[in-house]
Amino acid sequence: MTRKLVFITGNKNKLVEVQAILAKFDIEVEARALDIPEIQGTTLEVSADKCRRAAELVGGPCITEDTALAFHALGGLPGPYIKDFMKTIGHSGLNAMLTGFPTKGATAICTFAYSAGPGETPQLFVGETEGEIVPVRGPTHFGWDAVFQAAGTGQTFAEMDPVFKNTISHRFKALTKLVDFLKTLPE
Ligand SMILES: O=P(O)(O)OP(=O)(O)OP(=O)(O)OC[C@H]1O[C@@H](n2cnc3c(O)ncnc32)[C@H](O)[C@@H]1O
Ligand SMILES: [Mg+2]
Repeated sequence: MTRKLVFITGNKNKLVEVQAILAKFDIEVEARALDIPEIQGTTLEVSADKCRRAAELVGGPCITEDTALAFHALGGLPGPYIKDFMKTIGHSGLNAMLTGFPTKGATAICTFAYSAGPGETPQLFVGETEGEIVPVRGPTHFGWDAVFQAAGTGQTFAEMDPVFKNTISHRFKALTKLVDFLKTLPE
């Protein structure tokens, strides 16, 4: 039987990837485009709080997702604050931040959160993909895709066939864990 999930996100590019990945697992995604306020804290704290607020707003079960980009040379920053960094300094600024540092290594981290409803503690599912920050290559419509070269591929996420990105991405790895968890719930 097809399972339905309500996904709260303000990001259309995320939604496209999540729908494509979950279709393979026979899960239909119903999107609500709400931009939930995000607290400061670790990626896990930000993710859990976002899902708690989303469940209150929709009044039922839902998933949310938070994406972080952790620069190894900077102890994991910008991490969950990558959206603000993208907005203020952009692709070239992300490269400039690492000037003079011996490593350009970065980890893309995706954290899905599932809440069974208002007041229910969110369950978290984390996926990570290693890579490095490089000068822009490829289309620039999705966040930092064009400056993140995934390890062992020689390509930025933006240069890749989207179907291939969805087999190696931080998002795919986190969703695989979420799907395993959903299988343990009653339909
Ligand atoms: O409503 P939500 O789901 O929170 O959507 P958002 O766009 O606010 O997303 P985040 O708070 O998770 O911030 C993550 C930032 O990283 C970007 N991003 C997320 N996933 C990405 C990916 O796979 N490739 C490139 N950029 C990505 C995204 O555009 C944001 O600028
Ligand atoms: Mg957000």
